[in-house]
Amino acid sequence: MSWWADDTEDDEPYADYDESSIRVRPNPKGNRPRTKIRPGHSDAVPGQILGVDRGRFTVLLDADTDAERTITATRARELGKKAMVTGDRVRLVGDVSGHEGTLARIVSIDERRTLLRRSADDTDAVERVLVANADQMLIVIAAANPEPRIRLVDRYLVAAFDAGIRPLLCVTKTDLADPGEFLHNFAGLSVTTFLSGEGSFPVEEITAELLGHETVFVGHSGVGKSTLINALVPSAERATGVVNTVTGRGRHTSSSTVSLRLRDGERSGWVVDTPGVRSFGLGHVNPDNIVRSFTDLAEIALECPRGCTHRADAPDCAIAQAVREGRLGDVGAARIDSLHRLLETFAT
Ligand SMILES: Nc1nc2c(ncn2[C@@H]2O[C@H](COP(=O)(O)OP(=O)(O)OP(=O)(O)O)[C@@H](O)[C@H]2O)c(=O)[nH]1
Ligand SMILES: [Zn+2]
Repeated sequence: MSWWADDTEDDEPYADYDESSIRVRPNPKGNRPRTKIRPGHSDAVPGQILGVDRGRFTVLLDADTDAERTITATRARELGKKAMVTGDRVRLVGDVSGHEGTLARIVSIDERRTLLRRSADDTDAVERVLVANADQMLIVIAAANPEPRIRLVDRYLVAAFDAGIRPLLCVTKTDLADPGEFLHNFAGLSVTTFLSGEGSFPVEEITAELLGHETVFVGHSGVGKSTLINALVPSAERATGVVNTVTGRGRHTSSSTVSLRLRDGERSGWVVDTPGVRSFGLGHVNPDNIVRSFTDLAEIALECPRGCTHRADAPDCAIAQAVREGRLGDVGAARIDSLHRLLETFAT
């Protein structure tokens, strides 16, 4: 079954080609990416991709200095078909002034700390890269209208865990329904959860959790993701700082993935909005990455028989054994239930 809506205008034409050379393993510790500058481009300057639109990249240069500016860039031919996406740290040459009508060239992509991907559907080997370098994912789900779906959240969680990204949950529209029962399904995951309702957006709490991070926002259409983002990031900044001056199209179009800067005094963070991305095909997911995100269970999994799937029907699974013996305390049962559910999310 594909949950992936066919609205991929945000992907640049080459986004299908995620070459193994630029694929990195999830790195939850978030070590600094090593930089790769090609010989011959020793004059290349670093930048951060804030958005992509029809092969043109909006790139932020000299961030947090007097010279901060966004410029428009294109890919250098030598980069071939390597995918470049919002969040990528890149090196540029050419006219990097940002003056109207100028176009810089991106000559290399820094190593990524994380990469959020989706396959077209669960059985499809073709995958698209969506967002680079995010270290958090805020899953936005409505308490009602649209009705919350456990499976949908599970799929987001699997995509986050697979990529080594920390998931956070925000339940919106709590003025319409009590999300208590729904949230009970995720009790075993210890995911930080925010509740948001008409007139009571938890802006301060969410901001505190986003500062110093790059957080990709995901959610089904209509859950109130845009409303939440507008509350977190004043729209003036959104309009001027990111897409506006660069694409010349005057507006942030709802189909493209963009990075928006969240500020609180001196501190900042990045909100990466992914409109039009309703869910993820999970065909590329590695079950080991899911187990690894349950650090307590992963340790016990080392005692499992070789090739153990750790699923509910796995014989002699050490995790199941540990839970039965009470080694994981009261939360053990909930944790293993969550693990089983997530493993089944893409195994079926
Ligand atoms: N009752 C209630 N309505 C809300 C709340 N947050 C947002 N809404 C409404 O829900 C509708 C959808 O909100 P949006 O912010 O456009 O939702 P979205 O998730 O960005 O949806 P797309 O733009 O389709 O991606 C709007 O009519 C909002 O006014 C809330 O906390 N309570
Ligand atoms: Zn096992």
